[in-house]
Amino acid sequence: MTLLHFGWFLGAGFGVQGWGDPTYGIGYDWKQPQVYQDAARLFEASGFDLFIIEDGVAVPDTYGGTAEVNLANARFVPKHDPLPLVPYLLGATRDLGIVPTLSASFYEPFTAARLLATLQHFANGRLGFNVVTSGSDLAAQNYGLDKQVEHDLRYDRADEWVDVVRRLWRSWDADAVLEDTERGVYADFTKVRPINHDGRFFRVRGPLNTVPPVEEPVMVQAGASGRGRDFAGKNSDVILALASTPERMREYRDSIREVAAANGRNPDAVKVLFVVNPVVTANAEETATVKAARAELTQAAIDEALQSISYLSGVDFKEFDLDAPLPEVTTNSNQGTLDNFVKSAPEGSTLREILQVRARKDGLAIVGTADEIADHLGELGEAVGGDGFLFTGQVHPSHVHRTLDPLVPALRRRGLIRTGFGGSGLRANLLEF
Ligand SMILES: Cc1cc2nc3c(=O)[nH]c(=O)nc-3n(C[C@H](O)[C@H](O)[C@H](O)COP(=O)(O)O)c2cc1C
Repeated sequence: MTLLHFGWFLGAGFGVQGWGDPTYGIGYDWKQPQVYQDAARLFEASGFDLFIIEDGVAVPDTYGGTAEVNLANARFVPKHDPLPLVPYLLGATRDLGIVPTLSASFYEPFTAARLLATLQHFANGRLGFNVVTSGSDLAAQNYGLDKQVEHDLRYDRADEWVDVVRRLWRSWDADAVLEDTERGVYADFTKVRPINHDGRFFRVRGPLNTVPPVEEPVMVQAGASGRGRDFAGKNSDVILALASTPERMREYRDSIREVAAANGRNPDAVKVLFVVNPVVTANAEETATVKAARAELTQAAIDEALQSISYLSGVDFKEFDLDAPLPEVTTNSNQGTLDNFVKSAPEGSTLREILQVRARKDGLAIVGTADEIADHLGELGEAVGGDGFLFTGQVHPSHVHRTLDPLVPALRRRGLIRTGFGGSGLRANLLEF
């Protein structure tokens, strides 16, 4: 079997870890860096390439017009800012790529370029950044807008944002810093130039007021709509992808590679990593029990699923009759995510049927023994022509150990996961195979 890239996508962000698990809060405090540092060490020892930390900037109250379900269950809220966590994670590891999420809609490109440049110096080439456009109106209302900018226009703006950030990183020539103590010249002023950007969305004079890192941070993105795929394939080094069947995975990956090639990029330099949730069991009997429990559509399970899709799509799913065919829904927010949800069941299905199918299939979950899951990932990798996978889930200690302690040895036995790092940073690790 061929090597795949693995990573962890912390979908809960720098937020509550393990709420609802019997081990919640035992030996850790989610508000402190240590639990994430412990997880990062385990990821690195496991042979993971990267650790991506989600972020969002609103208290969701879309579902039923109230934040009750979200606050009672600690879903999407509370959440610390992931950027200050980065140095702690870097300090705890040597090779793992660290990837915080950053909003192109709410960070000025100059602020982002400077922050990421600074962090990349600390990271010695191990930094990535997950660029999001923050589709939620609730987020926009925290930044002076009534509602979020129109979907495709958001991506047009993000395109320009990425261009400006990268041009700022290139506003110092590689040999601009002389540190010539004999002549008393720190930097050659002829090699540090303004970018004088005057675009449709941004005006930025530049140059960057710090030394750019030699290696630009790795860009990660998750666009899934047509416009989102264009943006991701054009700009991104890693794509965070959601797809529930091998056919949809292949179609998605092929389309990203096409966009990359159309933009003069080497498609092999773009790694499409699919998000999966491995649920490791001890044997077939436990697999059956876990699957049955997860397939049960309790009110709590309905609320859990609907609060999530309501927040991510900005559409209040509490307004729909569970037992009537779901009407057509559109969004200005995360179109790919909404599309994935609606298409889980055949057209004309009721909302309850959609939820039932998703509960049975359990979206991203792969339930089985470590050997079964490792076999499945290997086969999926081959079928999709895949680059690798991102495990998702919270990082409270019992969950990460319960998952990785049995699964990583099984992946190793099959030669699917790396057993060491070249030491040249995240981009080099991603390009190694
Ligand atoms: C796996 C995955 C992770 C994402 N992580 C974040 C995130 O951390 N913060 C955020 O605001 N949006 C996040 N998004 C939303 C995407 O960045 C993107 O805006 C969204 O998928 C909408 O794109 P589309 O309309 O092109 O599908 C994520 C999406 C996916 C599929």
